[in-house]
Amino acid sequence: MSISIQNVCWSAGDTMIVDGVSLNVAAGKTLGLLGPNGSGKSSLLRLICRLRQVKSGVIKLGESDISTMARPEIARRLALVEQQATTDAEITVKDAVRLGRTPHRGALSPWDARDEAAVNAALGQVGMTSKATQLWRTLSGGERQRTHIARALAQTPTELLLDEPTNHLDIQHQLELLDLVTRLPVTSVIALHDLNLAAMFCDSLAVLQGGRVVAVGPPETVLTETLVRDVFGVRARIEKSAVHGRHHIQYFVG
Ligand SMILES: Nc1ncnc2c1ncn2[C@@H]1O[C@H](COP(=O)(O)OP(=O)(O)OP(=O)(O)O)[C@@H](O)[C@H]1O
Repeated sequence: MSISIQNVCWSAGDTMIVDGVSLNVAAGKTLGLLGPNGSGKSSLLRLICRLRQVKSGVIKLGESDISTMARPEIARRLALVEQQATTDAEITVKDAVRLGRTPHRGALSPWDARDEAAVNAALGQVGMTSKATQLWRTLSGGERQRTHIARALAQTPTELLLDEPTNHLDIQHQLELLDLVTRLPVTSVIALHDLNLAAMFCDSLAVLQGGRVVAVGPPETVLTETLVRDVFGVRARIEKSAVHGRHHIQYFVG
């Protein structure tokens, strides 16, 4: 289903954090959300899944306004992986991934073959099958990240929101994860800091600055040397990569 964000505002006290944002993500496509620290990316992701309430504006999943949707319905279809998700519970990797099935199960319904298949598939998709019985608290940072993503995939969402999903991952797992997510038949919004990964994998990009969208469109039109200088304060040279054909950004220091 598509995600439509129409003139959305959210403030904390008197401070406007998300300021009149309008964005559309077509069904099955991946939008990369870029912007400096504090530009409002995480806040916007939390608004999309109604962990926060918009002050004004409308967010729709397909034709449904999320402010009118029942929470269980949102939980069944939309998965969010936040930046610093953590737990102190003594649970195994597989138990953590099983939590992704919670929205699909009634209080008394037994664990069934569909639940088991979704959990096993998700563990396989992030390369965590061999760690399924390991305690979550003993995992490395990257393994924890992949487990959280597996939990979201086990939820079999139609919309997937990922906040900096690659920040603990080695380069192989960064590439595998983004390749996986962008091939899934889901509509995704991914907050990313790595402009090269955003250019390589996203169908479109939106750049936030001070809570406002300052650029939106295909990566090759959004990522310009002027934008990188004006928004991120860094001089860059941007060329079409001879390797993958997407934009490649190289940075100047000083
Ligand atoms: N509940 C809150 N109360 C006050 N300020 C808040 C609140 N939530 C977010 N902010 C502020 O809003 C701004 C945007 O935060 P947000 O986490 O959305 O940014 P971000 O773009 O995801 O940043 P980063 O790249 O560092 O993760 C920040 O300046 C943050 O301090």
